[in-house]
Amino acid sequence: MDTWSRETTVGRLTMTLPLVVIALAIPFGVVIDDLPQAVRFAPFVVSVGLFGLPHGAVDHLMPLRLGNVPLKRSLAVVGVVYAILGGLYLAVWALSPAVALLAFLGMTWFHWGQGDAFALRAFGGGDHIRTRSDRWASLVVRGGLPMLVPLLGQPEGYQRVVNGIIELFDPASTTALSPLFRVDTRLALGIGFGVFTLSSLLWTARHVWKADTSAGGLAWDAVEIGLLWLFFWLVPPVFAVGLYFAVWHSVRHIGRLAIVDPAARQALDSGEWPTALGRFYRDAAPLTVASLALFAGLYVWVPTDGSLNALLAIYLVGIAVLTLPHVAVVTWMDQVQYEKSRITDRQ
Ligand SMILES: CC1=C(/C=C/C(C)=C/C=C/C(C)=C/C=O)C(C)(C)CCC1
Ligand SMILES: [Fe+2]
Repeated sequence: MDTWSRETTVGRLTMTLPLVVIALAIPFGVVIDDLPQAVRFAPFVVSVGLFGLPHGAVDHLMPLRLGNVPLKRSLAVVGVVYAILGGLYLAVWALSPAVALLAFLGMTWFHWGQGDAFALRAFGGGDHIRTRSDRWASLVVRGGLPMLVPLLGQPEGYQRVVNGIIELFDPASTTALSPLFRVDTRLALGIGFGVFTLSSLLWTARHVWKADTSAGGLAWDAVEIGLLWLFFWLVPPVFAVGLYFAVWHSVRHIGRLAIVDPAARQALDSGEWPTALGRFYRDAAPLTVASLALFAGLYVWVPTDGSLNALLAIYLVGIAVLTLPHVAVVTWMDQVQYEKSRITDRQ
């Protein structure tokens, strides 16, 4: 696997930048409840063009760049995967929104976890994450931070978003998920996840104790985890999850895309990050626009009251439908890229 240290341009852009933004947002986020709703929704609005939505809009080029598949086949294969998985999932939303919502939370947990576990390894000096079990432990912790911690610290805001999405399709179904927000459920989940977070750090720390690796990557991992716990606990969920999506998950995935684009990699290695970003946007523009057309279609199909809450709910359903096939593509990327890294691990 190609790796970059945190001192390189790629390392700074993918690891340090998200960390600094999230750290600075904690004090701001704590007082944001008193600010207008538009401010709390701003990160999600920004994510339409800045990193968020575009980060998945280059999936159609992955078989070409990572598997040496010809362009036409690459487009066709990814197009079919998107049409089948996205179409089926859209049907689940219409038939049983509570099930679809739970699946969305679980899928995002997995996907944001897999993204961060990869970034730690490739850009974060995380050579304490080397075996399959290390990777799974890291995935569960990293995905649980944005999906579970807001539920523990800010259940009302969380429930408002969840209900808003379900109500688009069937207002009566919201009660199906109410046990999730009970205090005893949250307490059990919180204790479980707290214990898991600490155990996973201890588990991966064994590589450092055995002196297989330096402590730098582990320390960085632990600092990020601590900061994200604080961030998601304290900051209102719509703002927190939106900001994380735009400047953390998506930025790290875009860095990962540069690994498989030799021209972007070269530009980044010589510090020319605007060139690399330009290439990314050129690749991502057509399908970002197509995604917006899909969202517009959803808006026409599903009746809403036109409020900001309803628009966010539509946007999230649209993202959900696109995320299932996106996860399929990224899981395939994991397989190919980790397979390559196993060869280097043995050396
Ligand atoms: C906004 C929001 C939520 C869900 C957001 C999700 C699930 C976003 C998924 C985005 C994806 C998968 C992007 C692609 O990578 C919660 C947690 C229900 C609670 C409160 C606010
Ligand atoms: Fe993603």
